[in-house]
Amino acid sequence: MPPGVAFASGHFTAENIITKTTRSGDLVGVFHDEAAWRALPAGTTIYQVEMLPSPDGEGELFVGTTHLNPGRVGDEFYMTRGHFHQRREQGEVYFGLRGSGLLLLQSEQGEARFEQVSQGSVHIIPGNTAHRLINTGSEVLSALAVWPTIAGHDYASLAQGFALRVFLWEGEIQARGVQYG
Ligand SMILES: O=P(O)(O)OC[C@H]1O[C@](O)(CO)[C@@H](O)[C@@H]1O
Ligand SMILES: [Fe+2]
Repeated sequence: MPPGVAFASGHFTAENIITKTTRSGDLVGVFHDEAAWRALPAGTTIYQVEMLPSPDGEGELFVGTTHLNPGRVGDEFYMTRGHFHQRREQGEVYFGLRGSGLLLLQSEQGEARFEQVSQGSVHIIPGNTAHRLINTGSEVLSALAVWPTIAGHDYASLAQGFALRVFLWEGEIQARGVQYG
């Protein structure tokens, strides 16, 4: 039986799934409101990534699902750390499984834009583009991704953060540009 995905839960129906949990304490310097981040127990699960086992090497693909919990740090919605690929030219495809949120995309020149993620949405992340998921809904946001095993992750290039952040302000979802430096 090939692996499957249960649409209701977004979980793989397969054995040998590899799961990586990212907790609040792992996300140092990621959220805007440092005091609110410190107030959150460090063991709070922000997201989990489930991956199918994949062979390594040129031409191979990873398949993984990110399950991003609903919630906020201060006024800012829970989000993944986000990254460029180490191999900058390598792209990725996202597919929305459940919940609702935003995929934040940013070029190397710092131009940022959003795509709405919902059940069934398809997102083509071009090469040279940083990406981060943001859960703006009240349920778990799950999105399946496919990316080359050679892509790797570069987090350091985004140490200053993305150019846009998303907050709940006065009951509305608002994206704000962020001044760095
Ligand atoms: O690596 P981040 O930024 O925590 O994002 C979560 C996951 O998203 C992916 O890009 C898959 O979409 C994985 O490479 C990564 O583990
Ligand atoms: Fe990626």
